[in-house]
Amino acid sequence: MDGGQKAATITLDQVSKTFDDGTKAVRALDLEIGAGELAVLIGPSGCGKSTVLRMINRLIEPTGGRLLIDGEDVTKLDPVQLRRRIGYVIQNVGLFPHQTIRTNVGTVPTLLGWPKARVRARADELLELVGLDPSVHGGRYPKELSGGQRQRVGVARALAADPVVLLMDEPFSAVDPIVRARLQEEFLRLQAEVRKTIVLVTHDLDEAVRLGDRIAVLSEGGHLEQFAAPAALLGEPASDFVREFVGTDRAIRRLSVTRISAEMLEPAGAADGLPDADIGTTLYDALARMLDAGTDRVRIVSDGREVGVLPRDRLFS
Ligand SMILES: Nc1ncnc2c1ncn2[C@@H]1O[C@H](COP(=O)(O)OP(=O)(O)OP(=O)(O)O)[C@@H](O)[C@H]1O
Repeated sequence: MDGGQKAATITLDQVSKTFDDGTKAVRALDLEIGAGELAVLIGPSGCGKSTVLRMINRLIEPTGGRLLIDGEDVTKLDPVQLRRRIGYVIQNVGLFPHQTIRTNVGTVPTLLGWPKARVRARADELLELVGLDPSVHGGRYPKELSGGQRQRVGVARALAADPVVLLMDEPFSAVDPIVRARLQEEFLRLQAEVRKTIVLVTHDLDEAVRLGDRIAVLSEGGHLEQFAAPAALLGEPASDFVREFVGTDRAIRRLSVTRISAEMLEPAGAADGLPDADIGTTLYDALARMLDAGTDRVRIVSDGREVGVLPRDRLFS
């Protein structure tokens, strides 16, 4: 976990948590998250998602197993130092109300002893990155911002000291659906730029499918049912639990995360008059083209060249 590093791997090896009252929140969980990967934890209420997240930065101490960041056992590190290297974003952010936005964003760099001018420059850079104008918002107080803006400040603050890992517990759930969709979109753009290793807890399957490189579905006791890319999770649920959890509209959801690829196609043949879709766009796009044109096939093109035909029945197979 060196300072200049961009992202780290996270390994949970048989990690368990039994609380003092005997509640077994997490039992022997194995999970391996790659550097720069955005992993989503999802599952029914009480299945142990937040407990898993908080064990990674030791807000909760595991009672069994090993938890490694870039191969280093976090239980052997000083918890305060550890938390300064790990960004943490929660619902409703928890900004300090009597400090300006700029000071809030600079919290961890200040704690790390950065010179004032560098903290300020970094805070402004981060505010820009999350789409807030530092000259407008930097000097304001949290109550002078909208809920969505505060949430962005929370993300900026978590990224300020260039953490190797970012933990997010329901980061977008306190804002209305429209703001939420915009924040999710901006967040994907941000992640493409910063490429942190992110573990994000959500209740919202659409959010999981939209944001996750992989999604871990947990059942009670932190039991890992499946850890897979969205299209794989929706296309091939590994258990009845997952099938039920992802629900009846999984076929539709799957369309929007599955890209048209060469092996889905039939030879072009008589493709005249069919609508076009580009290879690499989603099955959902192909369905939209079929519905628009009133056909049951689309002509698939790559760099303007026809590469085959996608029939409607391939959408759901
Ligand atoms: N401090 C605690 N002492 C005892 N039990 C706890 C404690 N914190 C959490 N639990 C229990 O551990 C289990 C897992 O809780 P956790 O908050 O991790 O679930 P979650 O999946 O994040 O739930 P939600 O989706 O409702 O936020 C639950 O049964 C919860 O009641």
